Amino acid sequence: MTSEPGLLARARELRCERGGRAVCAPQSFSVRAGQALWLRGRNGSGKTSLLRVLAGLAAPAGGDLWRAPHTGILYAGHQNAVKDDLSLFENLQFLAQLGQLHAADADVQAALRHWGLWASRHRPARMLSQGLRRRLSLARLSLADQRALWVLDEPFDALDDDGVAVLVAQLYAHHVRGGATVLSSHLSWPSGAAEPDQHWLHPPGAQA
Ligand SMILES: Nc1ncnc2c1ncn2[C@@H]1O[C@H](COP(=O)(O)OP(=O)(O)OP(=O)(O)O)[C@@H](O)[C@H]1O
Repeated sequence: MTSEPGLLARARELRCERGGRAVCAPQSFSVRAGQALWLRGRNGSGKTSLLRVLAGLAAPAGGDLWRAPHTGILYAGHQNAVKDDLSLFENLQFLAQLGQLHAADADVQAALRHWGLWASRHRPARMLSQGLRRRLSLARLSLADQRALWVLDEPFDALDDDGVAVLVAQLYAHHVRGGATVLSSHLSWPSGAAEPDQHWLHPPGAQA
């Protein structure tokens, strides 16, 4: 237990396994209000596994993970979770329900506008490009002000420059109001955006 002001999560020697096998060395890091933490590492180094544990979607294999009581978490995985047969509007409603984000129709409309998807709102999602699918999946961030901790797996994937700018602005606003983000990305950090703290994942047995 800890009562350090602004601390949202702390991992100590946290261990992640897939298929009964350790995916990375034990991890220790903290997440504070206003912070962005960028998980870095090679393909297969365990970023997705660690993000899922941090979000509470998988159990740690050992070590200690503390989260501040009542910290709301929003997890957006690498897969977009977009349903081809639903319209964009219906998809975002669905994603909001899935994440228990309690969004009114007006909020969903505003989110679609914010992410440049309004003109296509009645179209089935099957007609979307990869980048537009990514935007639709990320539009739920606009509905998640109340979730203090955002856990995002490769959120920049497939976004164009305009989409990257929308996401960077969304992250900035989240951090200014006291939220925090833990994310993975294989891409260079967008130029002009404040670079986040970095945490590198190393193979099991390696020196951190
Ligand atoms: N369902 C699974 N069962 C067993 N092993 C898995 C499973 N999913 C992933 N793994 C393995 O766990 C390790 C970590 O995978 P993970 O997806 O967490 O890495 P990552 O750093 O996110 O990779 P990438 O950069 O390629 O997205 C890899 O060796 C991967 O092959």
